Amino acid sequence: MVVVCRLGSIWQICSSTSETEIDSLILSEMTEIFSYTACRQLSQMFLAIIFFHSSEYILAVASHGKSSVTLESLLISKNYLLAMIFSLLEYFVEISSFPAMKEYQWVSNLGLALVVSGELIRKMAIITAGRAFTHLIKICKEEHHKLITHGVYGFVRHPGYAGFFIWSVGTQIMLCNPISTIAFAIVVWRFFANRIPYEEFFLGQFFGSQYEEYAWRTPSGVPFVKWRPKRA
Ligand SMILES: C[S@@+](CC[C@H](N)C(=O)[O-])C[C@H]1O[C@@H](n2cnc3c(N)ncnc32)[C@H](O)[C@@H]1O
Repeated sequence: MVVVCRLGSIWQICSSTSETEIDSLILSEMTEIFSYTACRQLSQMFLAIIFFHSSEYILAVASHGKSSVTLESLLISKNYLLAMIFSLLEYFVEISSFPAMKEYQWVSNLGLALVVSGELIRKMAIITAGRAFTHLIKICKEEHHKLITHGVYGFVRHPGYAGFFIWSVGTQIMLCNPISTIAFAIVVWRFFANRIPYEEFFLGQFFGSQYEEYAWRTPSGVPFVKWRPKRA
């Protein structure tokens, strides 16, 4: 729509302007359209990141109290920072060398839809699990720790991880970053594929057959992670 309007206005000016002026006019208009895309995609990315991390922290404080929450609940690790820096580098290299790659609005909008859905799924998981949702995996059972099987946990065992997986890959699709989309999908998937058996080992210890039954009737929620605790 923006392109059509701008080309329309160039067309009107064309009748009263010389060829060189028209060339530079088109060039500057194209530059403006190009930076509109960059501004939109980058501002969506920064908003998504700021919202994700600040809401993780706020919900952790709401569930566990300020005294038991550290800045680690912002979930900003060194590897995560490196991955985000790599994705921004990819974005800048591609937008300056192949700007047309970033103009697939439907791809970018699909990414945005994934970012919003992933965020909603993860936050529903955090709110549903309440105190049971801890950023560090519990290896000792606490008295208040109850097995959560209702709400989003009735559909999948790991809605928090599924939500983060969708959110993180969504951020890269939103930026139309092909390399980072694949890299994020592989790295985040591997992270959860290793973490889930570890977490479920302890859940099996805490809740015994109650957990095993739950695990056998409920999928993991992370694609292709089929691991389940052994049935007794
Ligand atoms: C970062 S949270 C992730 C929870 C879950 N894996 C998810 O993706 O929504 C990790 C903590 O949640 C606890 N947890 C995971 N699933 C649970 C459940 N169904 N009921 C109660 N606690 C659970 C684990 O004991 C662990 O300490």
